[in-house]
Amino acid sequence: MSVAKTIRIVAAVIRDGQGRVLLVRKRGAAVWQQPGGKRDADDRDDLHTLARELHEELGCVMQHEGARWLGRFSAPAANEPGHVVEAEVYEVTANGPFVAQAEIEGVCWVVPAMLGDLPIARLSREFILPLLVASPGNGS
Ligand SMILES: Nc1nc2c([nH]c(=O)n2[C@H]2C[C@H](O)[C@@H](COP(=O)(O)OP(=O)(O)OP(=O)(O)O)O2)c(=O)[nH]1
Repeated sequence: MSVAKTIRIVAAVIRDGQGRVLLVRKRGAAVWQQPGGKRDADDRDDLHTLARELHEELGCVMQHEGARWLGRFSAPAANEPGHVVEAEVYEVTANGPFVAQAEIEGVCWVVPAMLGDLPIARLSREFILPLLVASPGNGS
């Protein structure tokens, strides 16, 4: 019997004034996902992990103030077969511009209610983005 290994990450929801949500695609990956990633040993807390990852991936500066925990969600991991990803998800604001850095191949903004057939990781498609349809952001 094989037991799925768990990858723990912290992930971000960043929305613009029209309620669109920022997704990233990692180099070599087929699917879009929330920006974020695994904790480092010297990260102080989830928001520290998130600020570090957002800066590494997008070159932006996250604001710790106003960060809102949306929940903990799990799904099969997008880029690691046989693994489950478990994410602490926070809605945050960040000062752009949002520019794909080394490990990121693409950045896009999606409307949670209109995803069409864009390839999106299951964690985002099945849990995070539906939650945002149900609770539109301040600016929308
Ligand atoms: N960051 C992130 N990872 C996700 C999401 N959905 C999802 O299945 N994953 C998967 C992709 C990978 O299989 C796994 C770890 O994510 P990661 O590769 O972003 O983590 P990381 O930057 O810290 O990792 P590393 O490559 O630097 O070791 O979680 C998501 O929305 N955001």
